[in-house]
Amino acid sequence: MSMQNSPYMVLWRTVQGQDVKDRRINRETLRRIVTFARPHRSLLTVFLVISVLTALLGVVTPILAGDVVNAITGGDEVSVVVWLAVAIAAVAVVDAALGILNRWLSSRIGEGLILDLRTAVYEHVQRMPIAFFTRTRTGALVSRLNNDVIGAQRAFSNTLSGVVSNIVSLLLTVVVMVTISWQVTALSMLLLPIFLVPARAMGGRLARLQREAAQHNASMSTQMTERFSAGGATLVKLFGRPETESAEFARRAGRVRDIGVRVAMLQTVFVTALTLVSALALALVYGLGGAQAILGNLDAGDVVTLALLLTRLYAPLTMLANARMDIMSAVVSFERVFEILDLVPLIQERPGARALPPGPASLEFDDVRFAYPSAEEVSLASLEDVAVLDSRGGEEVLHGVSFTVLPGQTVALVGSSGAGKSTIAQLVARLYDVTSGAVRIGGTDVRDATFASLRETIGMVTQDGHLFHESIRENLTLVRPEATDEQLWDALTRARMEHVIRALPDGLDTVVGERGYRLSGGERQRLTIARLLLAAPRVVILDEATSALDSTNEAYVQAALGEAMEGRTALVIAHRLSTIRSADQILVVEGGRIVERGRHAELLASGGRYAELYETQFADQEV
Ligand SMILES: Nc1ncnc2c1ncn2[C@@H]1O[C@H](COP(=O)(O)OP(=O)(O)OP(=O)(O)O)[C@@H](O)[C@H]1O
Repeated sequence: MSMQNSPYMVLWRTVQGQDVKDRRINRETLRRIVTFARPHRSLLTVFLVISVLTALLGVVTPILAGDVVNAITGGDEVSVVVWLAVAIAAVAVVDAALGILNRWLSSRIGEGLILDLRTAVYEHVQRMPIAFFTRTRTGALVSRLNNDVIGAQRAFSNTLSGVVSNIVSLLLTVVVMVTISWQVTALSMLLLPIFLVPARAMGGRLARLQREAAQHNASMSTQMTERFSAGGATLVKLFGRPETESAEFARRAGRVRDIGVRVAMLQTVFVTALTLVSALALALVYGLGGAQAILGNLDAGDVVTLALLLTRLYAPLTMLANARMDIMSAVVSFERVFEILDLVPLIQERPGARALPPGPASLEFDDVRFAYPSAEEVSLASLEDVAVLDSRGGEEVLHGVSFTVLPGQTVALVGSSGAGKSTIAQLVARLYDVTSGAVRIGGTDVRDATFASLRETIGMVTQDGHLFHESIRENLTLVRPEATDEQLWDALTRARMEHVIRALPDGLDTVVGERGYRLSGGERQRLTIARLLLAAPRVVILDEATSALDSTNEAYVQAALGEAMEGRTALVIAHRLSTIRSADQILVVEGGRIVERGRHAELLASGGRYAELYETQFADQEV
């Protein structure tokens, strides 16, 4: 019995198929699956031909074995038996060779398909706008890349060859059996429904149990990742109820244990039943066929052939009975992958986009109105873990914002929380597109510029500057892969970080980020400033940290920011009086509008909104 048709494989398929019983196959999806399979078509053809050959060989051995028995009972010459034995051996050798070849082919095709799908999805996801990532659950996305891609691959390496070779094998087996004795064949097949009906019902139960176990496992790992992170553990220690949490965890783990036992038992029952039914059918063949042979209606060899063929009948029949569901579950995996590939990135490079003009760059907002895109425009319900996506478009958060930052000037944005300052900053780097109006750099609308030139021209430092869990060197060279150590140290010196990095045991090779070496808030921001200095963009957007830093750190950050703004066109979301004072222009943003603009002294003197803000936010920084 081949691997494909071992009782466990048959069981696995029965269970896999149950989830998708009621789905229908969509023609368009099939067409696209074929498109993905096309590059592998020559390998696929060889693979299918070999699958058919293997099925053919499977019928030959029982026939030869029958001939051996007939030669013995018929009193043939010894040489006949010897040649038959040689033929049986030859079939076995060829079968083994084909088996290995087929495994190689199926893994080449399967793994090739995984590669194609994975790279396609990865590349596509990278092109998605920020709005997509702010909504999507990362776990759901990663699982799409891992599990569904593998599910889709299974369609080719298992299901396709399984269906083809099982149909051929079944047809041949039945034809040969019927030719020998249709009565025995019919009777032995009568037992099949007795097995198939409960087997399908059991498949459903197994699928339900396994789904429940998967849910418990998922919630246990969510609980663990949330509670066992530094932040989560602190919260539990301070305010949590550790006993209740342990009890809940134990309840879930206990249910997983119970399901584990049930599943093991159900599986055993299934496999035993399959083995038992074919053993019973075998007894029937021996009894009925043997009686016929004694009565002279059959040869002894025919009985042997029938018995051997019978063992090849049940597994393919069970597999084919579940084939529709089998194919469906593969198609569903494909659909889930296609669902991601079909998301059109909201922000794309225009055909014919050009590089921003060289030289000093001005930044201009021209009557910009903006509303955040709705969930429906940017994401998928299945990736947000919600049933239906929010179709409401966001409310307009910028209502006609206009200003200009001349080349080399610094403009400070101030305003209360939620006024729209970060939104303005994000529009410059085209993390979002304006709803109406335009954002221009050096006179070119950012929507007409190439992504590469936007990346090159604009540098942004956010409050919580993200660092990858990699070495300091890798985090820095992200923006300039060819940078020399000398250039790295120069950037670090200007960002007032040199002495910090020099003091680290591994220097530039110290791993920082998520779980690496802990940098303080101020150090972190200076490191992201060093990254910006290395990139040397012409336009910088800075979001000053609101968090209070001690005076030394504060002075360092201030100096680093000064370096970052020096000689560049700068837009700063300012929280520090010193930045605001030295700005060429201050824009006071409230409720998505610029309500006042001017320099510090004149705005203060006019006694408007800026004067209020100064009193509440900045006056205490006055030394
Ligand atoms: N991703 C988003 N999707 C929908 N609405 C958003 C999103 N981000 C911000 N908003 C909304 O846009 C408005 C402006 O927010 P923004 O973050 O630009 O304010 P801000 O002035 O930078 O505030 P803060 O100083 O607190 O950072 C707020 O009403 C906010 O709720």
